[in-house]
Amino acid sequence: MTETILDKIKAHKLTEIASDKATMPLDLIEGAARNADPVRPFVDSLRRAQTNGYGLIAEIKKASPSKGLIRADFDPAVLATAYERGGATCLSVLTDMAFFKGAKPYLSQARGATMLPTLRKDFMFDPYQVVEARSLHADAILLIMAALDDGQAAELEACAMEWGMDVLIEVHDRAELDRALALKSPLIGVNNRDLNTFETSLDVTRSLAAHVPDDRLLVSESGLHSTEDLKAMAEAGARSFLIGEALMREENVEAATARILADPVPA
Ligand SMILES: O=P(O)(O)OC[C@@H](O)[C@@H](O)c1c[nH]c2ccccc12
Repeated sequence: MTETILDKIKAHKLTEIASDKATMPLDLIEGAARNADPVRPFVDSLRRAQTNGYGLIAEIKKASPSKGLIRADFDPAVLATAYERGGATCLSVLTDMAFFKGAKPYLSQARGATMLPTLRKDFMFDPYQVVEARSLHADAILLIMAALDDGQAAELEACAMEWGMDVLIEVHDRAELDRALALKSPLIGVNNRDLNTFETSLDVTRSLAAHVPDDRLLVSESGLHSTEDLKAMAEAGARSFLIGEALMREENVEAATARILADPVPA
């Protein structure tokens, strides 16, 4: 089988984790995590936002493997403040350097400039990265079912929960959704983008939303560009959204954020 981008990212991540562990041992990371800012409520904030509008996880993303450079003028603290003023509920910050031109310090910079609960957006394979997320003051982590087996996902989730963080479980098809529903986290992200082919279609949310039980919180992720897109996804059953590119390409991020959130479909 040919190597997909997800295979490439995973191979690179594993070498990165090994070298991080060698330079910064786990006990040091744990010490920093114990001294981190108290956790902010990620899932509860989305739930509250959804009761009279949309929940928005606004993403700080400089580049991606499919789009290349998305935003040149890039200051995580400035962008985070614009998102907060525009009405975002939570932040997502890419910390992966090799494929997304992110960086670990971007997370604490963005979160520190706002009051918003913040997700570490990265490819998580090792509990070390989960503790590291908390040491950077993350309030939530992402787990990508396409990249993990059930045992790994459960272990990483347990570690996040032990540190008080919420977990966004990302799925792209029915089989991944069923595996995600066997985990504990109530937060399910349906990625409209296939991480292997980069093909993006809002039909992914349309077809999976009905299979997400009412006691879970559904987030539609990727490829959302307008308030009409959010409306269409709300009609399919998603009231929370993860948006990066469409907002990152705007000169006035605050105004664009407010605009996309205007006119929510009543819950
Ligand atoms: O920029 P977009 O199309 O609005 O997508 C945001 C977010 O959903 C996307 O960045 C993403 C979703 N899952 C991921 C996993 C890894 C890296 C990135 C992602």
